[in-house]
Amino acid sequence: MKTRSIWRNLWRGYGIVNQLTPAYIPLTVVGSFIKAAQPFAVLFLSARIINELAGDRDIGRIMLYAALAVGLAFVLSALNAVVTRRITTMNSTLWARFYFFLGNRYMQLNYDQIEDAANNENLADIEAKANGNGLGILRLHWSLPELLQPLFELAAAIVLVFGMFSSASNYERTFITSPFATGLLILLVLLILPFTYVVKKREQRILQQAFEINPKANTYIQFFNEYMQAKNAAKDIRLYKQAPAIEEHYKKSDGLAYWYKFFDYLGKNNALAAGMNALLAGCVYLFIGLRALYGMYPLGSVVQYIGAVTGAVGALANLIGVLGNYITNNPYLDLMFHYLDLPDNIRKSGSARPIPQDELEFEFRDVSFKYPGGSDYAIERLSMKLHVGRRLAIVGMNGSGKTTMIKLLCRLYEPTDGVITLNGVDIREYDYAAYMRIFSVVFQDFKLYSFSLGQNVAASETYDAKLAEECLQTAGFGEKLKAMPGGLETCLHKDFSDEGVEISGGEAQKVALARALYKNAPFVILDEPTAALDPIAEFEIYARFHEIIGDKTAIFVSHRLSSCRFCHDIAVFHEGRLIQRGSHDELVADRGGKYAELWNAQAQYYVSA
Ligand SMILES: Nc1ncnc2c1ncn2[C@@H]1O[C@H](COP(=O)(O)OP(=O)(O)OP(=O)(O)O)[C@@H](O)[C@H]1O
Repeated sequence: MKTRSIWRNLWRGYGIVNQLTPAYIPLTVVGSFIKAAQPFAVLFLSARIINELAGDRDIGRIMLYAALAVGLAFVLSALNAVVTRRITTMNSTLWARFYFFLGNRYMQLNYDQIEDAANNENLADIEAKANGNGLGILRLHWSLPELLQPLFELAAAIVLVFGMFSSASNYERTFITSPFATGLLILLVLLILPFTYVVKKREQRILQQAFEINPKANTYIQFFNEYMQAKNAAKDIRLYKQAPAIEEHYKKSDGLAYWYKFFDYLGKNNALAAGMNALLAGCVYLFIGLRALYGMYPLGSVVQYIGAVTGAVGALANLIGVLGNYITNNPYLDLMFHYLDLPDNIRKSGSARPIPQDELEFEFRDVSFKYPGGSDYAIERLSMKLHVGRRLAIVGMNGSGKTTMIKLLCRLYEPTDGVITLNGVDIREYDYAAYMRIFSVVFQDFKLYSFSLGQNVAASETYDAKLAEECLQTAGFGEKLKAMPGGLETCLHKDFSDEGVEISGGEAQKVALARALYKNAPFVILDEPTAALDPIAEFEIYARFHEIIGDKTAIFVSHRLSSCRFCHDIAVFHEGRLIQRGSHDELVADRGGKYAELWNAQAQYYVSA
């Protein structure tokens, strides 16, 4: 995977943060400034009050400083509360926005990229690392105040500490009040800060190691959660008693041992860093205290300098920590940008030629296709024409390439070799969205959503109720529709509505068929459209097939050869090749052919003994 520069990643990453939570960045700048300024402002005014108490004791000035301290604290706290409330509200929907952002991108990917296991693994990794470790874009989000607040604190501390080096009062000249002592203190700070950096670096190495030794730990946890909770796995888990086996796999893959090691180290690290900071703070106290003793600083300034120097050291340590976090996080930004940048290879390849308005004729010309990463051809040297207005049945054994041929026709994949044409022009030349409108397809593994029945049929939020009803009627769902409490408004499943209804596999297939009819595309493709239907429903669909399809062109994939008899044309696939084509009668007559073999194998179950 491409490694990108950290600066470019940060720039792009914060662009996404801004897109996910607009106004978060400016509000965080304001919030961090307030949080940083508040203690330093109070520190400054407290120092003034102490100086007054130890010096002129001017009651007017003391009152003014006290009023300023209280007023500022009040105003800044109020502002901080307003900003924090807005940020907290925004953050409460961050997860939802983040997941929608990832999912939305997934819906835009080319189909070949969806079926590519590597891309799915990457996405699972992005989600797992975000979920388990807060890495990636979310880390940028949460790190912003961690970066900005110490930056502002450092700036404020530098302003407050300024007088420490330019004191003009009368004081005793000793080593401790000399510039050498100041130099020594600065040296000490500079020595301890890299130590913080080294400790942070080591922490990252251990984290990196945990990921390298078991890179998929979090991803596996995510997968297992899905397996354990998948509704369609629940029956098998119970009947095959799979729970202990899943638990065993889970324990082997969760990588918990590495996380124990990491957090153990993190605890020790933090203790060490806190110890070093305490040591440094002690040295600062001693240094400023001794200087005050020799008369170099007034009492109030002692408070101010000690507060400012310790604040600056703390801010620097935090800054180093957060910069370290940005470095650790960079590979996870790479992972995210790799996913976001997956090329739009199919859609951009065409020259956006409009779809012909006259009759459509498709042709496969010597087409071969291998799935990405696969070694065998799923389709091999396929040449065939699809005639307008005809019904073509495609039959063949499992894995013979029937569904793959349809995916190629629908431009879900591009051929490895050869070309598919529409009216003599390579289909890749046509506008992709317009091309997709040519087909109404019911795939074997269609999906209905927990939206209303009408929305499912129309595949849209709004729909033409009359048309939706007609299509459901034609697809054989009429009786069930009448029994539904809210008619077309009834939700499928109960995910979004307690009144939602569960429908059977066969009923779902009818709704999917109605969806294909509602689209009213000129080319209808039905991949095993009646596999889940009862014999009567199946008979009805076939008896009215011509009425259902009308003057459209239809491709019909089925294992039930008896149901192919009404098609004008039958294509027999075997091991990715088209091996026979003709009418039912012609193919049955070819006794040594594959079709006759399949026909006879099926027919014997229907012949009474
Ligand atoms: N996403 C995929 N990645 C890799 N190989 C695949 C993929 N989908 C299908 N194949 C392989 O391609 C070959 C053809 O599969 P295809 O789904 O086209 O067969 P089919 O004739 O529709 O089978 P069935 O009758 O079982 O539905 C099979 O050997 C299958 O293993």
